[in-house]
Amino acid sequence: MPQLSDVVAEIAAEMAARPDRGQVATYIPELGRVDPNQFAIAVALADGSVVEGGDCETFFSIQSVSKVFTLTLALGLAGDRLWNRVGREPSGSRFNSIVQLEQERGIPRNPFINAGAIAVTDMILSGHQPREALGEILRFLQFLSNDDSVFIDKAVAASEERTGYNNRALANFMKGFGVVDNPVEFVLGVYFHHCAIAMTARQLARSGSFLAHQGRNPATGHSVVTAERARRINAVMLTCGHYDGSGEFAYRVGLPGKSGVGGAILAIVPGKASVAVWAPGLDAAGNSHLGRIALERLTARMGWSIFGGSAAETS
Ligand SMILES: NC(=O)CC[C@H](N)C(=O)O
Repeated sequence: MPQLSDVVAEIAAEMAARPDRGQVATYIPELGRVDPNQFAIAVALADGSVVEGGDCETFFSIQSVSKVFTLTLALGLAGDRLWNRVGREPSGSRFNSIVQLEQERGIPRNPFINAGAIAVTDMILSGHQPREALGEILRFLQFLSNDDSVFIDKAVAASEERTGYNNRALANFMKGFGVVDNPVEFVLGVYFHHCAIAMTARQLARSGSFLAHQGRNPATGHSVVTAERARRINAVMLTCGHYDGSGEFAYRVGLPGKSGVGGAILAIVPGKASVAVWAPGLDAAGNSHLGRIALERLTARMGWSIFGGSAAETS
């Protein structure tokens, strides 16, 4: 078995040098200004240590990776009733698609496409002021990462607030079907801001650790969710975490994972590790181009695919 620290160093060196870097998202203008030549990888292990490579001190916009954590919070509030409002099947469509919503009477396919995540945010908001709901989401990430420097990048949130016509359409459409309870602008305000949470790769890897260890964060000893819930969140990440690129991600990487248009991916190696990668350039499905390749290298070298296979195979 190769040494993890060697593998991580090799991956960071390869990703820094590659010319194919994908395209940064420009539909949120503030994300369009991010330098695509950056790359970070952090692997949080069961003993609480983190193996790192690349730009691990740099804060990035976690965007849709935040949907893993809002789903976790909403399941804590609503339990399995959540699944009456949001499905758990892959959509086979782009992350911001509206096409299925009409046919399926406003019920989003899963909690990771934009429509589903907006419905989940609505559940967290119920009974609270937007500021309180947002504070709860931010504090949850500070608690999971065990680091109070996690923050909301107001410039990114404002940038999306100015240009988020598509998300407004999704939210209004669901409101028309009674799937969103709260005022649409309140729900979107919380949604845009939780997508604008900024973290480092180290913080993000630590935040996902509870999903790798049966609901318990091994670095802090905190129980976050039950083992059963962690398993189910991982299942939804595997099938839906990369939108219409989820099949390709499972095929190439073989881990539950969640991507965001800021270029981050959180991937879970059950029983072993929580991995955060960040490379701002995206592929055609809106997932990090080099982030996926880096994870593909990692699972092949370490034998970490959940589908089996030995270490150091070539892909
Ligand atoms: N895939 C993503 O990361 C999308 C999140 C982004 N905030 C949006 O709503 O469009």
